[in-house]
Amino acid sequence: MYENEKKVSAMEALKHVHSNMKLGLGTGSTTKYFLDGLGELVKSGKITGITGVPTSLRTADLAKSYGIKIENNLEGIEIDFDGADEFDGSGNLIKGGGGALVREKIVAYNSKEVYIMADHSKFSEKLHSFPLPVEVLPFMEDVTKKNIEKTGCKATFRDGKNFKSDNGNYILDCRFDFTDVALEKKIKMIPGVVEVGIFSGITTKVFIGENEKCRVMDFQKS
Ligand SMILES: O=C(CO)[C@H](O)[C@H](O)COP(=O)(O)O
Repeated sequence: MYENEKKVSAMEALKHVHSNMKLGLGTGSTTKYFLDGLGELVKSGKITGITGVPTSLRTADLAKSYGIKIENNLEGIEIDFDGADEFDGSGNLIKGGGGALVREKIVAYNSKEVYIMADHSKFSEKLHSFPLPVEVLPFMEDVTKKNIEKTGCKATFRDGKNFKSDNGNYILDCRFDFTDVALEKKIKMIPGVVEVGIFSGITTKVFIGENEKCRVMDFQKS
């Protein structure tokens, strides 16, 4: 859905990449348009010397297929390019729809700038529509689920525990009436929780595909 808008947003974001940059490489279908575009520029030699930190095994494979140098342990990431499942007017994000939230948050948190690419349907005045992904250890997971539900949600193991993240953990999709960003810390404190798919105070820009145009929202990284 909205594939052209995803591509429009990715191509606009791609304009910020030049040779010899250290990049965060996100996960998902929108970021794939970005990686496909970057890959063509690398293959043609128009851009050289890129090093990327992939936020998932599938992103690593895609980057490698284009000859983009990847590192799993890199400092000084200049820009992180990623998607989102939902974003609001303050640049708060819900991420993890593709199960990559742990590595995505580590990369985003350690990047000088975070550029998010999304189609217009991902915008909400208040975060509420996308179930909040929470990554939990495969140990005492049922009681961890109950502890998370005490924060006011209905939690469901993704694909009935058949889905495992690249880190070998389960993902719980948590339905709240309203996803208050304060839930990030509250849920993260629960033993067994590895990461929470709320990204708050981390976004620098959002590139929003709207039909054939791209609108850019700017946020100061706190
Ligand atoms: O957070 C993510 C993966 O964990 C993705 O960035 C998010 O799910 C958006 O994906 P898409 O661009 O396919 O809608």
